[in-house]
Amino acid sequence: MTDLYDVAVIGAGFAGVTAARDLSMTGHSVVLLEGRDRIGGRTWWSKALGVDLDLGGTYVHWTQAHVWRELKRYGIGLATPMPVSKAYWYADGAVHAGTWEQLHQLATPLVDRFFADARTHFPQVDDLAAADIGAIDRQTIGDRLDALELSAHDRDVLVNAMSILVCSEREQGLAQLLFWCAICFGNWSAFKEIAGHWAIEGGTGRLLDAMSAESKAELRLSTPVAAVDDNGHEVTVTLRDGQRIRARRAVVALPLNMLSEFSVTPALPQPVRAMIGQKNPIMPSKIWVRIKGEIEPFVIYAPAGKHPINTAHAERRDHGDTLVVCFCSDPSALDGNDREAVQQALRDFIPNIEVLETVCQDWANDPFSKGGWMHHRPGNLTQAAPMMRQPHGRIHFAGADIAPIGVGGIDGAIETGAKAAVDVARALNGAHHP
Ligand SMILES: Cc1cc2nc3c(=O)[nH]c(=O)nc-3n(C[C@H](O)[C@H](O)[C@H](O)COP(=O)(O)OP(=O)(O)OC[C@H]3O[C@@H](n4cnc5c(N)ncnc54)[C@H](O)[C@@H]3O)c2cc1C
Repeated sequence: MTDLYDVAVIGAGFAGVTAARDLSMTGHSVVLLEGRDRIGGRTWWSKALGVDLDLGGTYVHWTQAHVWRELKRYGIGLATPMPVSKAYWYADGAVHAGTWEQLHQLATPLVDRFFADARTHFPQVDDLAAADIGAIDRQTIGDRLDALELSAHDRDVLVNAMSILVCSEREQGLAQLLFWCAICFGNWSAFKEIAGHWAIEGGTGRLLDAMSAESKAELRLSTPVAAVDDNGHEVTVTLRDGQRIRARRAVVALPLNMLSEFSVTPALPQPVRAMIGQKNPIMPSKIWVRIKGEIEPFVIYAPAGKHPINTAHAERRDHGDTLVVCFCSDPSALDGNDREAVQQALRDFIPNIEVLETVCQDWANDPFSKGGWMHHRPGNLTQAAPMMRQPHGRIHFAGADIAPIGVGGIDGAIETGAKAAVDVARALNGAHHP
């Protein structure tokens, strides 16, 4: 047993790094325990294909209050995206080609129908009590697609317009998609730009490094945690190697899909345990591809289950080549480290494309994430996730997976990390707040 820390923060993704920095900077003794040999979790700025790349979460936006505040705090800007002109999409058994504008025009009436009631259900997105979700909360994305009674072609076009965000339509809750759209004034195109367009200049690693440099927390890498126990007086954190750490409070900032192998005492409320047992159904891989030559910038869309690559786009140029990023909803359908296989898959859309090199991060099988960005199953966005945001005695939860407005993204991770830090600091300082 070690000395008593004020706070043990478990997991050093954006949520844990934020909580540890904020608490340590307000004079608390903080230990940050991370299972991997790096910080960043489901974001990973790494050298590959001869350049620095984001292998996980990437895109942020100036409308995302929490991440934007952090970027401005450290003087970091956004990378200018490469405009895309060409589009290839798979619909009704065939590959189609056109301009990006043509695809957009085809998809817009379908998107408008799918999201028509987004703001009706979530008139005030920061207040789920104001939400009228009775009619949609138990539905999946697949249920809504069925109800629209579209032709096979139109259904594929609509799913393509939601790109990789629809990975598993029979498991993903409809509410989260409508919620995301409602956040962006009911405008799905706006959501897509916010969620998938603007990368951090210098990568997510640059922001994380800046946050870590300011933090005074003690960081312990390669330190996986097995359990946290609140005995009514203090918290004991048990590492997988059996060591124990004592703290007055704990912040658990782990991915939902890691919590089924993580013990919490006293037991969590039943709806939260049920959500943990059900798991996040998003199981993606992300592949970066070096394409020979400066080819015309393009996007590719194919519905999950109909092609191994579900979304791809040209992201930037490098030394006369084009770097393309691909998202796959089922990593077992394509070995992203197999150059030939990736080239073959891309040639289904662009016949002469020449793949020089690839690198793949399989988040579904990553031992410290076991899944991708969060998409709640029916009911959990509005029931179990808000419940999990409440302190559980001396144990506080944080992370993008249970975030309110920023659910599923970097912004939400920072939002919940900052909130947990405020809650813990108030509790430790004995302040009473309503
Ligand atoms: C392929 C992909 C693309 C994405 N694209 C975007 C995007 O463009 N924009 C966006 O905003 N979001 C995106 N996301 C989502 C975003 O990356 C995540 O929501 C966010 O980074 C999660 O942060 P977090 O701190 O909540 O969790 P994590 O980043 O998962 O951090 C949790 C930490 O806990 C550690 N850990 C796990 N188990 C243990 C244990 N037992 N003991 C100790 N430590 C442990 C992990 O190693 C990890 O460091 C994407 C995600 C993926 C996978």
